[in-house]
This record gives sequence, structure tokens and C-alpha cells, in this order.
Amino acid sequence: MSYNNKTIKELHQLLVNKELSVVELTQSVLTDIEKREPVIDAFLSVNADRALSQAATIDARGVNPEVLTDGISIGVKDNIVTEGLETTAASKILGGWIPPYNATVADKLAENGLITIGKLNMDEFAMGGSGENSSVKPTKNAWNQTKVPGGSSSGSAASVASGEVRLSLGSDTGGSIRQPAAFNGIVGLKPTYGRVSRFGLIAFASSLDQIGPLTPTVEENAQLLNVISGFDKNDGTSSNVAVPDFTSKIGQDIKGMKIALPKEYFGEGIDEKVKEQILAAAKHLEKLGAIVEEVSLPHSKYGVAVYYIIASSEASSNLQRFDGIRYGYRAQDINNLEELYVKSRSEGFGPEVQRRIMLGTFSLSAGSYDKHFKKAGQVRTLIINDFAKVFENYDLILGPTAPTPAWDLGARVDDPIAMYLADLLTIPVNLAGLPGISIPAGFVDGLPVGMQLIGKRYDEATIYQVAGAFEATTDFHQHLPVIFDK
Ligand SMILES: NC(=O)C[C@H](N)C(=O)O
Repeated sequence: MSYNNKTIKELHQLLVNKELSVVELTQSVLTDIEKREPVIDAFLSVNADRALSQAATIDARGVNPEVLTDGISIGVKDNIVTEGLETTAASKILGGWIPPYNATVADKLAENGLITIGKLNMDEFAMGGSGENSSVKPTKNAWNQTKVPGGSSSGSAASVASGEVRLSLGSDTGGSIRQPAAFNGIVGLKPTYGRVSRFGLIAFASSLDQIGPLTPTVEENAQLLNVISGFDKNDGTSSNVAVPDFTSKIGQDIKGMKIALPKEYFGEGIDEKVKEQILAAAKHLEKLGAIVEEVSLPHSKYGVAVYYIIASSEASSNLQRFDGIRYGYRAQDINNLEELYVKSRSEGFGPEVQRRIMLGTFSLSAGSYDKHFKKAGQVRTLIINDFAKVFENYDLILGPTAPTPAWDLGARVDDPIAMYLADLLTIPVNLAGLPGISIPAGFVDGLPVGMQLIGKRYDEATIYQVAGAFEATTDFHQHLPVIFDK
């Protein structure tokens, strides 16, 4: 029997009432995974024995009725460090690495009784928008296995959408939670920069990276964000702003809420049918009482260019530590130190990672620093200011999550620019450190379309309020891919 169509609230009730044991539930999740993995390829590792023994421990002490997530299984993106469980960021260079410590979010999952059932596939080091840059295997879209699942949190999205796990964690540097959530018809949120500790997140671009939840529904998303948020002394960028209950406004009406529609988010490069669906979604919110008006974010068009300079520069610095000596892959038949570095890094990193390291190294080099890196930082400020101006008068910003639905596997692998443009509408949000969600808002040719709602800093609760109102009055989230009921 599968319980994959039950919310965590419903599962919690079953567990507390002892109608279901944690071992039974965990076993059912393992069966769900086993059935779907041959076509979805969302997991890099499944920890069946450890998960079952953790489940037995919880059964023995009794499920805590106060802890909603006690005994529930979760999948974790493989760039989040998990003690005793291989963590590779889907890179050959970290192959076989068993971390001796937990990321702060992994500790928080455990403290809340969540069972890490496995580590999820991704684009290597979170660099990519299709999942195809995994050094292990490409994950498939839950709706159509000839399509990409999006990336870089490819496994995090496909595992939830296909009914393997109810909850997952991903990371988002330029859209890596929201875009795969959109492509798979689920809910994915990138929290405000500073909301969730990145201690133990394998760093890609440190001024942009955030960890966030992927779930089938809005309420579960807010519940999982409650678990992972908060100040952490081990992450100097984590903030000690108070953490509210993110579910608190779900169910409240949205009458009078002011929502901005940036005209640039409906302009060039956006698929006509996607545009239609998202405009219809905006109309729907208007019917629910929101005031929807057009605005402009004039500098958002520079977002992709700015991102690929800043993110690659930070990556080139962060990835210096993978040198073949301290840990990870070490090349053989070496004659000197220089050769050890060069061979280990050339053989250990995949082509996209090498491309970003070169791009970043170039941007930071003496002749290019002022022209590229410094300028990118200045344009980033213009993008931040654009958002700030809109938020003087509006509560939320609405647009598509991605310019198109999922494309065919293989279609963009030789065209990095086309791949980069998939993040056109998500990247500015990271550059400004704002929270953003993708929720199911329609279908184009049988593939899900995501609506993005962008909020003010630390105002995830309002995002969930509007997302919740939309979800409660539409049925897009109730359509499930065929594989879900397998
Ligand atoms: N990592 C991300 O958030 C997404 C982006 N597609 C990138 O390749 O950088």
C-alpha cells in the first residue's frame, strides 16, 4: 500500500493514532521509490537499512504528537552534507566521500524526526538547468520521461512529483528549486537570503545560494520551511531575524493585496502559451480580491549576464579547494604537484563546471576585474533597487517561473546559452536576495507551468498566503502525472 497521496498532516494523524507504524510508512516509501526509480532516476543513493532502523527507533519511543514531521521520510539534494551518507554533489571529484558531519539543515531534519531516505540527483555542483550535468545519470521529468526535469535540483523535484517521497530539500542559486518545481508541477520555495543556514551546503556561489523545500502542496512547503529556518552561528550569513510560523497566513483572504506584474516578465523570450496561463492566473487572483497592476523592472534583462559573471567568479574561488589532495578524486601517474592539480581537476570536474571555473577565473583576472566583475556588482545594485522600488507600493510580484515548459532531454546540452536563459525570470530574485516560490498554475501541451510569486525580504508568510489562496481555489496541484499512481 502506498501513502504517497497523503499530506504530512494526514500521515502524522495516522502515526499518532497508531493506525500506521513508522516502519510501515518507511517501507511503503522505499517501495514507492523502488517502483519509480527505473524510469525517474531521481536518487543517487537510497539508505534503506538506516532509514528502517531509524523508523524502528521512533516506533519504540512513540511518535511525538507535538512534532508534525516525526517519522516522515524526506529526500535530500546531494550537495547537502549528511553525516555517514555519501555526499557527492553529483560530481566525480567527490565520489565516495562520506562526510564526518551534518549540514545544519540535516541536523534540523533529524531533530524534527524526519528520516533522510536518500540523496537526490542534481546537476554537478548545482550548475545547470536540466539535470543533465549530473556526472552519474540524467533524472527524468515526472510528467514525461523524454523531457528534462529542470535543474539543478532535478532529483528533488522529480522524486516529489512522481510520488517517491512527499518532501525534499533542494538548493537555489539562480532558480534551481523554482524552475524544476515548475517543470514537475509541484511547489518549490527559495527562502530569503539568510533565512536558512548554508553550513554544510557544498558552496557554489556564496552570495546567492539558499536551501529550500519542495513539496506537493503549499502548506507542506511552509511546514518544511518551519523546520529548516533560523539563525546558525556556523553560517556568518544566516540572519537572526525572528522566524514566524510560515503557515500562519494560509487560509486568510487576499482582498486588497497589491500584486505587481512586471512587463519584462511577459516580454521577449517568453513562450506565448506560458504567458497566457500566467496572465489567467493573475486574473484569478484578481477575482479573489487582489489588486493586480503592471510595473517595470527595467534592469532585470541584465540579470543573466550579471549572474554568470558573479556566480562563476564565486564558484571559481569556492571550487579551488578541490585540488586532489585534501579530499576527493586524485589523479594517478603524477610526476609533480602542478600535474596533480591539473589532472585531478580536469578528470574530476565535468565540462560545465570547468566552463564556469574558466569564466569566473577570467572575470576575476587583473585585466578583466573592473570591466566585468566590478561592473556586474554595480548592475546587481540596480536590479536590487528596481525590486525595492516596486515593493514600496506592492506586496508581491507575479510572473512565470520559467520562460517555457520542460524541453526534450538532450535538446540544449550543446547550447549553454539556451540553457542559461531558462533562468531569466528566477535569477534576479537571487541577485536581490528575495524569497520566491513556484506553484502549479496550468499546463501547456500536457506539461506543467509554474507561477512565480516574489516577496519582500523575510516575508515568506505573505507568499504562502497568496499561494495558498490560489491553490485552494484551483485544481492544478490535483492533476498528477501517470507515474504517481504506479
Ligand atoms: N544553480 C542554479 O540555481 C541554477 C542555474 N541554472 C545555474 O546553473 O547556475
